[in-house]
Amino acid sequence: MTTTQLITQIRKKKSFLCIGLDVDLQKIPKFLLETDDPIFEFNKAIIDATHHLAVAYKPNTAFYEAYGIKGWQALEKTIQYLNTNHPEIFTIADAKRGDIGNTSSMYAKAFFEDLAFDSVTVAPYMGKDSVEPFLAFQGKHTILLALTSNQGAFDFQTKIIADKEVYKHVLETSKTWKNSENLMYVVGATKASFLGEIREIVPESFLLVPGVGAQGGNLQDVCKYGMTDNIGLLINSSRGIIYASTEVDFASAAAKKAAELQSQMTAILEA
Ligand SMILES: O=c1ccn([C@@H]2O[C@H](COP(=O)(O)O)[C@@H](O)[C@H]2O)c(=O)[nH]1
Repeated sequence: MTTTQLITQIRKKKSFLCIGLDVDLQKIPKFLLETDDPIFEFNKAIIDATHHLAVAYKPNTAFYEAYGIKGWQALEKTIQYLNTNHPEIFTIADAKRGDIGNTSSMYAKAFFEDLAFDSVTVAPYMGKDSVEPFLAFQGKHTILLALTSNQGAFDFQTKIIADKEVYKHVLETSKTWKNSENLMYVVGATKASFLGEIREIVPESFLLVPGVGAQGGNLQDVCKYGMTDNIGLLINSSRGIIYASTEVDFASAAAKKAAELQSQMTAILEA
């Protein structure tokens, strides 16, 4: 999906909500554990109940890898279900990959060609030759970790090297890489106060913003400092939506939570 198509969907749905599909078998309703593929059945029910409210879904691959081959097959079925039934939805593999060049090429092939995700999250720590193999895929998006939502972000990302914070080096340097137009960035909702400076470096880029809801980030603050004329934001909520209820009404409870966020987004877009 192109960025223009994503913006069109955001304007149509009046939503820049991304729903995180972080499936934990300990948290899903017990009756689903009796089905052949509880992870996929959970995702399908969540997608069916919420797809009109969201423009993106983000399975975090850790939650699938943790369940071995069955988990990976459930991830395959989930992305196939989205691509077949909702081709207008932007899909994000939250895999946080990145390695030496030939290995990164294989990661990129796995997520962009085999699984056919629109985007994948990538760690910038190994530098240009670890990221450019992802950027080489036209029509796909590489979402680089810039300033993450967790407390540990202050261990390295905000440290100053050569007069500037490390995350600013990530933003500035990555803009010089080949096919950098395929870049988006992760910035945590808990770091909203940094968004003004981030926008000075990447005024137009889309930002994937996790950390509202369970991690305490504030939607209004993120939009105040991070929104562009083309919106430029995908706000992710995972646990706050998908585990709104762990009973038989889980899908409708998720839809209710998603609708609350979507209506706040509509209000911001129409203000
Ligand atoms: O900086 C980051 C980068 C990624 N994440 C991921 O986003 C979701 C957040 O889940 P919630 O339940 O809404 O807190 C999860 O998959 C994280 O691994 C992040 O939180 N922060």
